[in-house]
Parts: sequence; C-alpha cells; structure tokens
Amino acid sequence: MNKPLIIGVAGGTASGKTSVSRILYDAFSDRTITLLRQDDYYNDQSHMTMEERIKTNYDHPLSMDNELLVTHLKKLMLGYSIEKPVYDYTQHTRSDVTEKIDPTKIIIVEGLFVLEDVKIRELLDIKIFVESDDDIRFIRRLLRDTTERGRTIDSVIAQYIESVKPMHQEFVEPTKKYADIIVPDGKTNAVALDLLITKINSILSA
Ligand SMILES: Nc1ncnc2c1ncn2[C@@H]1O[C@H](COP(=O)(O)OP(=O)(O)O)[C@@H](O)[C@H]1O
Ligand SMILES: Nc1ccn([C@@H]2O[C@H](COP(=O)(O)O)[C@@H](O)[C@H]2O)c(=O)n1
Repeated sequence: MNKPLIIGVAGGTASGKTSVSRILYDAFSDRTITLLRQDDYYNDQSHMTMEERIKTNYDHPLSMDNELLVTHLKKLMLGYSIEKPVYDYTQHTRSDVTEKIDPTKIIIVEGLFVLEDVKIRELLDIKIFVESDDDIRFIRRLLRDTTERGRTIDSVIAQYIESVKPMHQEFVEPTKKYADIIVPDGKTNAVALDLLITKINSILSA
C-alpha cells in the first residue's frame, strides 16, 4: 500500500474542526478514509480520582498522549491496524473500550494541538487551521458542553476563563503560522472546502 495522505485539522475549541473534518471525510467516502480525533488521545487518567481529574488543564499540550497518537499514525502509515482509545468527556478519561482502525488511503487527524506538536506536524501532508471568532467559539462551546459533555453553565464559564482562553492564546493560536490554509468560518466556508477537496483529489490522482 502507498503511503496514506495525512491531513491535519487544527484550531481552537469549537472553531469547527470536527465539522470541517466530517465534510472532508464525507467528500471522500468512496475511498478508504479514517478520521482520528486528538481528543481520543488525552492522557489516560483512570488511576486518578474524579476530584483530581477535574483539576487537569485539558488545554495544555501536556494533557495529551501525543506519543501514542504518533505511534498510531506511523503504524497506519506502515499498513498496520491500531486499537484507538475512545475518550469519555463525562469521566475525564479513556473509556474501557477501544476501536479497531484499519489502514486507509486517507487519514484526517483533527485536534487542538495537531500543528503544535512537531512530531505530528511533520507527518502531515496538508495542514489546515480552522478559525472562528472567540466569542462565537465560546457560545458554541457553552451550548455543546452543557448538552453533550455533561457540564454545567458555571463550570464551562470558569474553565473557559481559567484555562481554555489563556491556553488557546499560548498554544493554539500561534500554530496558525504552520498551516497551509486557514479556513475562516469552518464548515460554512464553501469556497475553502471546495479548494481543499480539489487539491486532495489532485494529490490522490497524481
Ligand atoms: N460554521 C458554523 N456555524 C454554526 N455552528 C457551527 C459551525 N461550525 C461548528 N458549529 C457548531 O459548533 C459546535 C462545535 O463545532 P465542532 O465542529 O465540533 O468544533 P471543534 O471540533 O473545533 O470543537 C458544534 O455544535 C457544531 O455543530
Ligand atoms: N476531560 C476533558 C477533556 C477535554 N476538554 C475540553 O475539550 C476541548 C477540546 O475539544 P474540542 O472538540 O472543543 O476541540 C478542550 O478545549 C478541553 O478544554 C474538557 O473540557 N474535558
């Protein structure tokens, strides 16, 4: 099998990374394609109490097991299957199950820090940064985390002020400089998405 095409999608929380990745995934669903979410590679915290887990700074790169993500990407590149962790946001740790992922022609890897970590970055053939205004991202996150991630309004606000916002400015926003393409407004940016799909098609048919 030829080396897979690896596409990295970075951006702040609720910027639209998953939405953009899903559109690219759907556009190439006639080929073999995998979508890996860096969130599944948060450190395993099953040995910690819930009180300790709540205190973790999930917006610092050290909260991620990037070593495992890189190992998994390299295995997929060599044609081996992996057992991907599955993250549980309500428990702040990996769930008991893993998901078997087989090697595919295209791999999309999306997450806050996929452009921040040099070892991940150098595996990427196309580097995308999804950008949305901070206030819009905060509103989206508030809605999402209270409906889908089992959080209270107060906890989302406190976490945003204490860690999400400052860590975004320190570790996520600066990685925009590594992007091949910055996509403002994420999934609604039809022109940028069309350009990306055209470019991916041209690489695949080369
Ligand atoms: N362009 C957009 N317009 C409106 N809502 C959006 C847009 N992009 C994302 N959303 C919504 O915002 C939330 C976060 O989007 P998501 O793609 O999961 O972001 P991320 O993966 O960067 O955290 C989701 O509920 C999603 O439906
Ligand atoms: N236990 C956790 C783990 C992560 N988070 C937050 O998730 C955000 C990253 O996911 P996106 O889909 O928004 O990119 C990140 O900002 C962490 O704060 C969490 O709250 N709890």
